[in-house]
Amino acid sequence: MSDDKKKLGTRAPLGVKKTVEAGKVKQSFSHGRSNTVVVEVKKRRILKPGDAKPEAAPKEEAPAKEEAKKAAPAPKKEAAKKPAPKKEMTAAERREQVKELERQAEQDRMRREAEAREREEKAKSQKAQDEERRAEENRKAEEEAAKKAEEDARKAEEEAKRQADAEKQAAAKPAPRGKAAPASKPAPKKSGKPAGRPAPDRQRGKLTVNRALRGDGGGRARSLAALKRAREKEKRAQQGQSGPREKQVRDVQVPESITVAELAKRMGEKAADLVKSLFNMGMMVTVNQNVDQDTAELLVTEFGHNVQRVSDADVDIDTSEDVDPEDTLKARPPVVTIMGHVDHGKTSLLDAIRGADVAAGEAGGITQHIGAYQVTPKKGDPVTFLDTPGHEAFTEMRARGANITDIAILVVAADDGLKPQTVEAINHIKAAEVPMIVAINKIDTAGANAQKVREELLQHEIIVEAMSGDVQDVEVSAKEKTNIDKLLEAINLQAELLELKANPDRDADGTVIEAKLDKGRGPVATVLIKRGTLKVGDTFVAGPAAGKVRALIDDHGRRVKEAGPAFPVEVLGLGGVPSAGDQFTVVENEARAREVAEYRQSVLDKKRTTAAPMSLESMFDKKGSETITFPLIIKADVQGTAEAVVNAVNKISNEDIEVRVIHSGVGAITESDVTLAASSGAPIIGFNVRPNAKAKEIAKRDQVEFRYYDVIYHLTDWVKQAMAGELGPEIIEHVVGKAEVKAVFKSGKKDKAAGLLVLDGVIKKGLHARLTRDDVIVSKTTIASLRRFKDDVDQVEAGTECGAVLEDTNDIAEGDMLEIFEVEEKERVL
Ligand SMILES: Nc1nc2c(ncn2[C@@H]2O[C@H](COP(=O)(O)OP(=O)(O)OP(=O)(O)O)[C@@H](O)[C@H]2O)c(=O)[nH]1
Repeated sequence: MSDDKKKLGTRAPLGVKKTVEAGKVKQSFSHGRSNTVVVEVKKRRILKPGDAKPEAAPKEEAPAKEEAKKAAPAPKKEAAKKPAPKKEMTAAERREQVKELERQAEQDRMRREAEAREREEKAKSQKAQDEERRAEENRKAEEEAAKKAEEDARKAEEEAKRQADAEKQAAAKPAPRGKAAPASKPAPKKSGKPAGRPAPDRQRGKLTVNRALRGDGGGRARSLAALKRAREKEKRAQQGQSGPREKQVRDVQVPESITVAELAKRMGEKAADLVKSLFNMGMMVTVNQNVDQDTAELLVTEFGHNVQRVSDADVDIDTSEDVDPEDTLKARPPVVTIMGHVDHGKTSLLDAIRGADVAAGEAGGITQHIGAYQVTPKKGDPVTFLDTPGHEAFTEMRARGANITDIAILVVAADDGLKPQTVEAINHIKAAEVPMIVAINKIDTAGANAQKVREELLQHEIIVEAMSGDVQDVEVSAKEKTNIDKLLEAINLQAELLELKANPDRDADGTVIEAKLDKGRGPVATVLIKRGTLKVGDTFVAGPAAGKVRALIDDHGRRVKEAGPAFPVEVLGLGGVPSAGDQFTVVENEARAREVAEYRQSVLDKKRTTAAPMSLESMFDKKGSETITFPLIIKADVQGTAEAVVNAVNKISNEDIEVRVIHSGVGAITESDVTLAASSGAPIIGFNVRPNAKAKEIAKRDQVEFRYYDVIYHLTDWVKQAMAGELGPEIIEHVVGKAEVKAVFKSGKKDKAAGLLVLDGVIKKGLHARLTRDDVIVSKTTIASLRRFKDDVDQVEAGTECGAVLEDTNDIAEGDMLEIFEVEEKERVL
């Protein structure tokens, strides 16, 4: 060892290596270079032969090194004392010192990092341990809770069993129950599942609001998503077991009309598949649209099912088959309808009969809806009157009225004679095959000529008694109440001849005369009972509306308990608003009423949707047509009026513009009407109705137009005017001349001019012209300029030649024909 030391000690001054090592300063360049060692050594060697140092420098390397090693503060002092000679050494030392410090700092940093890591790891492991411990505690707690729940469920089950056994042993079904508690006990049932098998860990331990409220600390209700997942899983499992399902062939009942959705349901197929199939057949239908029986049959067979055609009779009520035995029939009052031309005095006559003045309150003097009244004259039996309106727009309603009528009274004003609507009424009466009584009214007037009326009636094959015929005629004055009793006598006589009878002791059926949506009472229908007796509490179906009689109100506004044959009565308790003329039938129960109502509604839906384009072809046809549509929304006070208004406006349509009633209904104009109007740009017509406040507000915002009417021809006049405005003025072309293009010249830089020979009429500058080539219109233009022998002219007569520049047209060829015309704009009248 000592030898070694010696060796080392002796070798030190000669150790070039040492010197080199000492100068091996690892300068930390960013790229990692550290090769400055050699430079240091060289520097020393360069300094040694230099002036400043004693020659012993090479030998003195070791002491110098030692010196450097020994005293770190020394260099500073020395440097202060002898700055020049010490300068180089100090620099080297400083670098080394810096390096050393850096090393130390690096070590420190590494150490600190290591310590931090160690701490972190310790903390982590501690945390993991804690969590593990906590989880373990939780699990234990949950297991205990589950056990408790299981115990509860078992107890509850036992309790239920005990109760069931005690109640009735024999009746109890031995159906296998799961481990869950009976359904009647909700709490145990919920915890039944976890009780049956241990709940998964993740479902435990959480205190949810539900759980807290339920107060069960045990099993937790599964989320909807979890249930869904479980069900799907089960389903998949089942499918996996049974393999691909075999297609089930069904017997599908196909009525005369069915929605695609309903058909799909009956077939057990997807509605979308049916729609696709229909599309392939060229039919554009949605799932909610109806298809007819033939189409439905096609679909059913295409999907491999069996068709069972069902007729309407299977669902709907056919009262005609149900005939009452002769001995059950009892006499009933006649149902009388008064018909005639507008203002001939129908309402006044009815007023005279009833002794009440209704006509005074009528808007515009026109009866707006069918009213029904029963009148018992001083002498004679009761008579039921239907007051049918006289305006032609109500024709349809009148036709319905005539069909339930036993006797028709044709009112003809003695001072006016037969008018178009009188003739129309005659035709309806004849079609309905009801006996007629002619009431020649207004005989009090100066111009009254009853005989003339009788003669005019002859033209329509109506021979009155005064003319030796069999049609009773009575001269009356509704105003003066003259001969009203005679008229009633005539009615009674006619009724006797008819021997009108009905069975009052059965379920009622009848006809809806009028229906409306009453603000306070809901849907209300005026029903004329045909046979049977309608009672409060009866279940019925009226058109597409089912209901139960809540109240019956007679024509004097009195509540009645029942209504017999030929009695008009207002019925409350409908599920919807039926239409005038709809059948009203009492049925055995609500289910039957609903079934019939639904069926009828589907038929109505079908009717409505047939107006929509059903096939691709018709859709394209529709697209191609240039007819302008004039949308309208119609709201009226009563159903019959709404229908009449719709019919009246529909009649205004022509090939250029057609009315499209987007929606029509009964009652005030509502918010939804306005929204519909806004979306379709339709004005809303309120016939005897007004909008509610909300509707008004929205209409103002969306700029929806309201039109209010109480007289139908005012309404139709406006519609005509509005439609004419929509079409714009009528453009009429008057051809004034014809010319042939004989040559084509250049005119100016770009334009062409036509050399024309005027064949017919005249050509005028500024007039419209149509250029045709082989009878095909090439362009519509105007004559921009006319020239004859270099002179500008205003017009050129037939037989002469001229040059013409056509506005915006250079497509001119020899042989083209030019038609010159004047345009007249005329206000359109519909
Ligand atoms: N002088 C006279 N005027 C009558 C008579 N009957 C009705 N009028 C008048 O004729 C006009 C029309 O009478 P209405 O009873 O409203 O006639 P309507 O046929 O019901 O008319 P619409 O309801 O518009 O279809 C009224 O001004 C009546 O006052 C009558 O017997 N004599």
